[in-house]
Amino acid sequence: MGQTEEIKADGRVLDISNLRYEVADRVLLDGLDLQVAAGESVAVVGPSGSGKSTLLGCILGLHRPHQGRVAVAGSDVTKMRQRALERHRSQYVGMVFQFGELLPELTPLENVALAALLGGIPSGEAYRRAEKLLRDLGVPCDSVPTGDLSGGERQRAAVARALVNQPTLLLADEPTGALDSASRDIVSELLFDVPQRWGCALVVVTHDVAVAERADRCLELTGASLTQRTAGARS
Ligand SMILES: Nc1ncnc2c1ncn2[C@@H]1O[C@H](COP(=O)(O)OP(=O)(O)OP(=O)(O)O)[C@@H](O)[C@H]1O
Repeated sequence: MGQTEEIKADGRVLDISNLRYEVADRVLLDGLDLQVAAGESVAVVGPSGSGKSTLLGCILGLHRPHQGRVAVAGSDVTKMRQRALERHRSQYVGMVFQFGELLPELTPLENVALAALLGGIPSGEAYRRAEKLLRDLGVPCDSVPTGDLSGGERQRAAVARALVNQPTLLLADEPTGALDSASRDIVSELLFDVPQRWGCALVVVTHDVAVAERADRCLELTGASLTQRTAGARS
């Protein structure tokens, strides 16, 4: 069975089981399980230093866990060699960071198209996709360098960049952390629209209660494992 068929068979885009990760003498993740289906959104909250970004790093294959399985789109990324991992990541995963991580001197169109080109999309198609996404998300395409955009526009451009390779799984680490409240609302609205509009799964790490409350499920990372948050609970 191919990867796409495996996703269709059980609906799971992300399937983490029994994950253990240690740093220095501390166990950050201990027997952690997490399943996320296509079209579903999950927020991960928890105290600073509890290991939320480390968890995203394990999903991206940047951190090698000491134990457990991290299946993304049906393949265990903990077992992959570097080249295969990079290919798999660019094919299936999009990532939005707190500070956008865009090149300020390039236009938004160039930033988004570049991600598509690096993902192996031919130039014409890369620019077409980039332009469509930016227009859909209400970001100027090429009238200004990315560095001159507002914080909210920059973050929407970062979402466009994360979506340009049509990922199966979208990850976001504190995507609204650097924004004012108006831009925060626009960006979180957009992020949580993604699973419905593009059908991918979304995992957001956040300290922002308003963002966490929009997710289908909110999980708290404490004591090195994930527990379901009750509605209305504050981080
Ligand atoms: N290579 C490393 N060596 C030692 N400690 C590390 C290493 N990498 C991460 N840590 C520690 O692991 C802990 C978890 O870090 P992580 O960034 O995952 O937390 P977080 O929950 O995302 O925090 P925040 O909410 O503040 O962003 C922190 O205490 C960090 O200092």
